[in-house]
Amino acid sequence: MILGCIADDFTGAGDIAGLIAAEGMRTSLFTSVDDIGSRSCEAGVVALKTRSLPVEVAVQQSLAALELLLQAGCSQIVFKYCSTFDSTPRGNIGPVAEALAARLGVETAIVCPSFPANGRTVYQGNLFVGDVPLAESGMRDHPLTPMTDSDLRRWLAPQTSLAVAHIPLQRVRSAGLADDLAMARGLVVVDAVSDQDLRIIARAVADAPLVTGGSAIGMGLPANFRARGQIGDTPVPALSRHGPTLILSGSCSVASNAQVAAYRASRPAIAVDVERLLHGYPVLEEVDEFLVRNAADSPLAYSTAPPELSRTFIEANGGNRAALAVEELLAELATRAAARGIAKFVVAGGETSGGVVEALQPGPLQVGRMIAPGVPLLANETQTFALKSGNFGSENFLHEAVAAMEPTT
Ligand SMILES: Nc1ncnc2c1ncn2[C@@H]1O[C@H](COP(=O)(O)OP(=O)(O)O)[C@@H](O)[C@H]1O
Ligand SMILES: O=C(O)[C@@H](O)C(=O)COP(=O)(O)O
Repeated sequence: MILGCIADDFTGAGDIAGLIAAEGMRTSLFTSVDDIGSRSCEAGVVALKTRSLPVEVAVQQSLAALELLLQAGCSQIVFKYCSTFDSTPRGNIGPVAEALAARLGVETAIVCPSFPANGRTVYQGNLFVGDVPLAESGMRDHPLTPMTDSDLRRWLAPQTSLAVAHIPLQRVRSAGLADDLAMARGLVVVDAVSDQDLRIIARAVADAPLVTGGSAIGMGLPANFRARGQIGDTPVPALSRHGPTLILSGSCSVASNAQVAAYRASRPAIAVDVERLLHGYPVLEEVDEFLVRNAADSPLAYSTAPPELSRTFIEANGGNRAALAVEELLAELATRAAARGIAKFVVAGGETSGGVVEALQPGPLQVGRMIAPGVPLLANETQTFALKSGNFGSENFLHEAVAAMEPTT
């Protein structure tokens, strides 16, 4: 293993693993730190669920993953966070990046969440989602990490004791990038609005022990190892299998709302009533009974609600208590379905996917082809997964995912 990635959530781990694998690097996704090194690969991606944990716990888990990746041989580490920079004024992006940098003995690391294929671009230090600044997108109402400032420098500064610097797009596109990086100290927000910009940046950080960013910065890194003759060109495996799928959506993003509505219009779907759940009604049994009855038809269970409604609901119901109750319920539904022999799971939402995968404990996963930008198929010997980041995928994503998991012959 020569490239190690520490992802702060499970969908993000699949996202970067898929992009690296698509560049021909033999890639494994480790769903637990205990699995690191258990499978031979060139790139190893560790899926943590640290995005919304207390800062100290997120730092400690990230450092533990780093030690194991270094022991496995990694010469470059990527800290992968969300392309919408999901964090709060306390963390966890700043503190984790700072701790990893200290352990690796580096004074500088880039900060580059840009993911143009999914409409996330960084310009003048500000993050855009499609054609609106981050703070005007659905992310301003995210249940756990509401993003209310689009200026990454301003959002990051209170999270870290390191200096926060910026390299503008003009420098990325000129010969000045390498010089600017050599001179910079601290966490350096780098503008990028196209894949081409990201590949230039990736080339410039070929020798950096630590890179931080969204998944798309990972796209350009395999070429650096290939140029040094360290890797070959491995095709991605198919990873489809026969049988019905269970779909679980705990994401309240704008995209997931549209996808749930589209799926519900033609396929069996049941909403999780979060209010009843919190008041102790047997919601788990009711939803599970529906899923058993419709198992052959790839049913969907969802708590997905419009972003502003779920945010208001969480605020009125003891903060993360509601979110955690939903995560536990969806994870338990997955566990019960797996026990009945369901082997294919589509999960929408990063925290939600983390809960489901931690409950199913699939061990190391192979990384297959992308169903949509940032969403690859993942599989072990007995189960196949598609873990969808909240805002990814077209309106028909859930139909497409079910179809993509089924072999074509
Ligand atoms: N109806 C709801 N009300 C309140 N919280 C919810 C509701 N549905 C889901 N949640 C919680 O919101 C969070 C969504 O986060 P996540 O799964 O990461 O989705 P995304 O990928 O869109 O960010 C989860 O913790 C989930 O349990
Ligand atoms: O970088 C991204 O946008 C994704 O890989 C990701 O991490 C999204 O997180 P969720 O929206 O919480 O799934």
